[in-house]
Amino acid sequence: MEKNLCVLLKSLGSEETDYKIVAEDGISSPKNTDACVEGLAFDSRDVKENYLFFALPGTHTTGNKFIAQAVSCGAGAVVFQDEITQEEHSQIKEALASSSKKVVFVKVPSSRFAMSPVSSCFYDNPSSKLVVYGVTGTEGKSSTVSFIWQLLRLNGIKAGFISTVQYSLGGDAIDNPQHQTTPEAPVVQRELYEMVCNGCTHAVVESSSHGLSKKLNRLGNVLFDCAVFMNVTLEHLEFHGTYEQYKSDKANLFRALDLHNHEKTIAGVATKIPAFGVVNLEDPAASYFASCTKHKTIGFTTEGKAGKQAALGLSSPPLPEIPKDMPYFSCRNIASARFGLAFSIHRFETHDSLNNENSVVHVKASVPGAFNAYNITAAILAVHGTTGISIEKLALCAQKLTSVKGRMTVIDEGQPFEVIVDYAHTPSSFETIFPPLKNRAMGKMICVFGSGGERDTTKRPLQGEIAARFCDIVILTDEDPRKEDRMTIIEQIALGARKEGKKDNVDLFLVPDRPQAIRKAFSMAKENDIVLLLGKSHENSIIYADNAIKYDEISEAKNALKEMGFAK
Ligand SMILES: CC(=O)N[C@H]1[C@@H](OP(=O)(O)OP(=O)(O)OC[C@H]2O[C@@H](n3ccc(=O)[nH]c3=O)[C@H](O)[C@@H]2O)O[C@H](CO)[C@@H](O)[C@@H]1O[C@H](C)C(=O)N[C@@H](C)C(=O)N[C@H](CCC(=O)O)C(=O)O
Ligand SMILES: Nc1ncnc2c1ncn2[C@@H]1O[C@H](COP(=O)(O)OP(=O)(O)OP(=O)(O)O)[C@@H](O)[C@H]1O
Repeated sequence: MEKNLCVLLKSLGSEETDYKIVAEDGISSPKNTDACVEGLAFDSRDVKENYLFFALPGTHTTGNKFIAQAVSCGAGAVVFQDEITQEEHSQIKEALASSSKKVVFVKVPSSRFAMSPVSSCFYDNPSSKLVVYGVTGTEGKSSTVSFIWQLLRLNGIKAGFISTVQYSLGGDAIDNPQHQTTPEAPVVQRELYEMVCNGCTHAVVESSSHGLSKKLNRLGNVLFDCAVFMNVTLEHLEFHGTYEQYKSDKANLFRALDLHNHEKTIAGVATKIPAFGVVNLEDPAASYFASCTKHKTIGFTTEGKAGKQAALGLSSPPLPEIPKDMPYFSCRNIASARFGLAFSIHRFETHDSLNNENSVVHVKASVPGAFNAYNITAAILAVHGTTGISIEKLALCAQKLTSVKGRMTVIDEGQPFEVIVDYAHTPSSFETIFPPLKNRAMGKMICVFGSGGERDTTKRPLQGEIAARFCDIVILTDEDPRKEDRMTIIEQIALGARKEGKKDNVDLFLVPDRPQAIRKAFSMAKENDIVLLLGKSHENSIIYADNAIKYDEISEAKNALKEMGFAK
């Protein structure tokens, strides 16, 4: 694949992306203004001959320091922001001198922002050839993305998806070795392009708040047709600054519906795609999200039965009012068990006429976790609205859905207590998963978890508090300390647990080494107890200051059970 640089730069234009071609010092007039671009890279270590290198500002360093390395590796063009320092300039000059190549330098106000339109153009705007779903929310994105993709495939539609745990470019799902939910724009656009090349007509994109923020602009040039909003709670404030900004960044997904006319070429055929939003009406931000698009929005609710409302019981605030004239679907009679879930979906045309319920559909799925009532319903509504496949048929297909790895995954090696691995790592997901388990627990609940370093610190005591309220024994351990002190993180969580009455070395244990923490939990578990291992789930490492150690929670739990003599 190759593109002329001038063609790519035409995709830039607005104030935010105004560009200037300069010489290698970042100031003088250039000798060269065009190049043939054969690939894109935002890390100098990935640059190959005739690549366009985006030098990005980062949290640890800046890409400008690696322009010289990119040039040495064959970059034909560089997009950068900010001043080039004296030191960087001399290194670039040296790299240019030792290569015969002419390199074009393009200065932009934000290299991250520019990366999105340029990448989309490089890959021939692949999202204009796909029906594109975006799923956003603090929790439930990966599960809902997976369920939409599975429902499409179960109905013979060729689809791909991009998500934290796995991805697909049209074939079976493949493990995503990165922990990243929404990759950088060149990766998103390349994967969409490959889906088109592989014959896909539909694509499902997990849309993190980082991905949707204008600061990072990873999804800026994806033409979304269906926007799904799951929920918005406290997370990633270290990046977004305020809750309002976090919410607004997520809502860019709904704003994106109004940025194009949804006339696409799908499998070579000009097609007008129905555009709409799907919102979780139990979240107070639902009407805000709906107001961010002029397109129709459909709501869903469990009437407080599957989420954190259930945790709060009588002290729970009233559910938000359902916006007038919004058609919505209500999940009722939710029954969740160790290995599955059943509920019924009731359809209402408007909020104020409970008599206009005009159909009831029953759903049975072998995915555990009451919270999956939200995720399955959202997926059914998204697929129904874009394909016209009936809700009844989609509800039947739900029987064949499988969970994302590490979402309420049951580990049964014949031990007398229950072991569940789940990805809950926020206060609200704790409030969501604990109550249904507490309701059915016949013994004690023991939980093992930590909190990520260099990420939101405000959530730590809240996690401790909620866990201590629902669990009999709390064991705190490492998640990804990164460059933070592991014990400081654990102590911050412990503050919340102690506030709820937990006592050190009685029912609160601080065991930083995660494999040891798991063994501690298992050693205390008796018949009918439930042990919950939270927050690591599908991840394949624990990140420390200087290294990442390989780690797999499910294998670790199985090994620990084997040591106790349990194996199947
Ligand atoms: C904390 C954060 O935002 N990190 C992102 C950032 O990395 P960084 O700031 O550490 O980069 P840096 O080390 O300072 O380097 C600056 C630049 O120099 C480049 N570089 C560096 C070294 C070198 O030799 N050559 C070179 O070119 C780097 O590629 C980078 O572009 O820039 C990288 C791209 O260049 C991103 O991939 C990376 O995302 C990492 C993987 C990440 O985990 N981000 C998190 C915060 C994230 O995006 N999370 C969201 C939400 C998840 C959720 O749903 O909860 C997500 O969508 O995943
Ligand atoms: N609809 C939901 N509402 C509340 N909590 C949920 C919901 N769905 C899943 N969860 C909880 O969140 C965890 C992560 O689920 P999932 O991976 O689907 O969400 P996510 O938004 O993709 O998270 P991340 O981006 O952090 O991977 C689950 O293990 C469960 O504890």
